[in-house]
Amino acid sequence: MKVKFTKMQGAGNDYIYVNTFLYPLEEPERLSQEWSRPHTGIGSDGLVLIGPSEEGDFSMRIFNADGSEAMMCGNASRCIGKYVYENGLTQKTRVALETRSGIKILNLRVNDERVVESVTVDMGIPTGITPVDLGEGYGYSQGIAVSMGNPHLVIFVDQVSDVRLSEVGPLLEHHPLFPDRVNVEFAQVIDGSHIRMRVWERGSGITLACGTGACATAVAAAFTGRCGRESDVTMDGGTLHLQWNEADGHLLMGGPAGKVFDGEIEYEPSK
Ligand SMILES: N[C@H](CCC[C@H](N)C(=O)O)C(=O)O
Repeated sequence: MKVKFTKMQGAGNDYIYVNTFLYPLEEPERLSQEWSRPHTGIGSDGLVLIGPSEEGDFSMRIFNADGSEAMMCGNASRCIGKYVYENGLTQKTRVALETRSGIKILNLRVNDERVVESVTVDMGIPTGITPVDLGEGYGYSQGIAVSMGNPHLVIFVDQVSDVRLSEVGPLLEHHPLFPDRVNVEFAQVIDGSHIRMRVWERGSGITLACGTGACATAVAAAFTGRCGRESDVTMDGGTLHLQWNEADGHLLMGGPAGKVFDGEIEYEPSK
C-alpha cells in the first residue's frame, strides 16, 4: 500500500505528516516507530495524522518516535496550519485544531497563497505548575512541573551546554513523580526575556526544539520570577516567542513552520 506523506519541521522538530482524509492509516503506533527510524525509515521525531474534526476545522494526532501517542505538539500544530492552508484544505487564516488536549486556535500569516514568517498558536492555559523535588541520583534536585496538555519538567541551570542530556534525559523521563513519563527541559536564563533551552522529549529523545517544552519553560521562568510573561526561548533548532497573558491565563506561541519534502512510502498493513 502506498502512502503519500509530507516531511515538515518547526524550529527543526521534524515530523512525518499524513493526511488521513486520503490515507486513513491503521497502526500509527507501529508506523511511527518504523518510519521515524533514520537509515531504515524516513527519519523523523515522529508521525502526525491530520484528520477531520466534529468540534474544530481539523484534528491532529501525534505519535512519538517510540510509537507512544502524545496529547499535544506545539511545533506540529504550527506545521499543520501551514499544511492545511497551502494544500488547499482551507482558506481560513484562523484555524481551530482539535487535539487530545482540546481545541487550539492557529493564526496564519499568509502572502500570495503561502503561509509566511510565523504561525501563532493559542496553546490554552498551562496547568499543574509546581516546584518538584527530584531526590537523589539525577544530578539535579529541583525542577518545575508544568502541563501544556502534555507533561513537562523544567530544570534551570547556569550553563545548558554543560548538561549531559543523553545521560540524564532518559533517567528524568522515567522519574517516578511522572507515571506517564515526562518531557525534560534544561533552561539557562540569558536575561529577563530570553532563555536558552535544550530538551529531552518523552518518546523521542533529544530533539532540536519542543513547542510545548518552550511554553513550559517560559511559564516556569515567569512563575519563578526569572523572566517576565513574554520571552523568547532559543533551542538548538530555532527560537519561539511566548506570551503568557495575565488577563485570561492563555499562552500564545509564535514560531516558524517549514516544509521539507513530499514523499511516498510503501507499507504492508498487518493482517
Ligand atoms: N514528546 C511529546 C510530544 C511532542 C511535543 C513536542 N515535539 C512539541 O513540539 O510540543 C510528548 O510525548 O508529550
